[in-house]
Order: sequence, then C-alpha cells, then structure tokens
Amino acid sequence: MLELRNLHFAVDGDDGPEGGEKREIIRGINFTFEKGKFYAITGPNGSGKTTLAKLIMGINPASSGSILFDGQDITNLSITDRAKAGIAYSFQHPARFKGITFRELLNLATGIEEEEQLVSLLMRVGICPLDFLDKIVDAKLSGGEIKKIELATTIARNPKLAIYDEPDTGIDLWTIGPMVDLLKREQKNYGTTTIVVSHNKVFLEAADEILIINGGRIVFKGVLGEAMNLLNDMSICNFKSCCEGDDQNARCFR
Ligand SMILES: Nc1ncnc2c1ncn2[C@@H]1O[C@H](COP(=O)(O)OP(=O)(O)OP(=O)(O)O)[C@@H](O)[C@H]1O
Repeated sequence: MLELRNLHFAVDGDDGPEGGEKREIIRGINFTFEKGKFYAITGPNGSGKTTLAKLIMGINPASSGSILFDGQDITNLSITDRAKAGIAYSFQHPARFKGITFRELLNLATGIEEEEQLVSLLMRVGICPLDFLDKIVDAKLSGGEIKKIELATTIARNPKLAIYDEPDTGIDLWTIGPMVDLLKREQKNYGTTTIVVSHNKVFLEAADEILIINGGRIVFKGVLGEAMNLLNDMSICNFKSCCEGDDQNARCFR
C-alpha cells in the first residue's frame, strides 16, 4: 500500500566557505508497507526516523527517489493532497492554536458537528468528552493532554495510513497501555495501516514488523525477537566514537 523506492533526503550542510556540502539524512530507503499491518520504526536519536515519517506525509520533500501510495506516485503531492488520499500524521510536538477548541479542531478534521457523533467519536478514542470537548487547544494544555488530542484528531479522520511520531511523549504510565490497545483496535476494526515512530518497547511489542533506522538507512526489518540483538548492541549508538571505547565505562545513560 505504501512503497518507498530509493528515497533520499538531503539538507544544506552548515560548514565550508559556501555553506558546505549537502548532508544526507535519509540515504536510499527501499521498503514496502503492507495494507493493514502495524509497523514500529525505532533507532537511535538523530538517526532519521522523524525525517522519514515526514517524507511520507510530504512535510519534507524527497531529494530523490519516489513514494507510491495505493499504486499512485505521490512523491510530488502536497501534504493536503496526501491527506485527501488517506494519510494522516500525528506530530511528536503538536501545534497549539490560540482560541480554538478541541470541538472546532475535530470539526475541521472530520466535518462532524453533531454532539452525539462527537461524543461517540471521543468514546471510540478513549477520551472523556465532558472533560475534553470544549478545552482550548492552546499553550495551557499539558503535554499529555495535547498528545491525546492530536492522537484523537488523527484517528477521527479514519485514515488508510496513520503515522504517529512518538505518541507516548508526555503520556502518563496509566495511559500508554490503553493507547497501544486503541491503535491495535483501530488497526483491527478499520484495517488502518499504522506506523509508529517510538523508542518505547510496548509499541515494538505491538508491531507486526519493526524497522530499525540508523544513519538514515534501514539496518533491520523483521519481528521483535530477531531485533533484540541489534537493539541491545552498543555499536548502533551514534555517539560511540565520542566515548571512551568498548572496554571503558562509556558514562552514558544506556
Ligand atoms: N530540515 C532539516 N534541516 C537540517 N537538519 C535536519 C532537518 N531535518 C532533520 N535534520 C537532522 O537530521 C537528523 C535526524 O533527525 P530526525 O528528527 O529524523 O531524528 P530522529 O531519528 O527522529 O531522532 P529522535 O529519536 O531524537 O527523535 C538530526 O540530526 C536532525 O537535526
């Protein structure tokens, strides 16, 4: 349903007399996501996961390569046209809007105005309608509240492909389990192809397939059991060359 063909993304470097050479962040990714499956993308900080997710949504323009969605080449389509085609994206750091309520946001995303439908939508995504519907989606919301609203708004669009960038950022311990259950339920009930960018093992456990990205390349694709060796391997750490070496205490948090 989603095919990435030799996908590259490069940005201008910031060193050198004329702005430096291009820096390649995504380096030739080839992968086909199958309809209705749940994928987790993980990898070290700065390895290119969010960049890849944004390439799929069209937030980043591909430098070269192509993206096919349901057989259609969407490489040059705008974000809006990709959204119309059925792709939804949930940001790691969602935008906040002064003066706009969650009700209005849902209305913009889905066209639904009727109270009963809005309430049943929120029940479906496990959010208390009484508490949330008239909240203003501004800077006063807590980190967890805005993430719940972002997730609900993504699901409410009934996308064919839902991309969640670190959905558990700021989410309390009691909500992460139900959040995983919710995304699995959406996958099962609506056939939503789901891509979650995450460092959290609960999402890796929930996934049908895991991709590990490092240095802008896919270094592993497969099931969690087979990924464990690589996930436990310090050599995948991007900062290994800065530390004191394998036999010393690297003094990092891992
Ligand atoms: N538009 C851009 N211009 C310059 N550098 C960029 C741009 N987009 C991403 N980068 C850089 O590319 C690298 C990968 O970023 P990305 O956000 O994809 O990492 P990530 O794997 O999602 O990391 P994390 O786990 O920390 O969220 C980072 O070094 C980032 O600074």
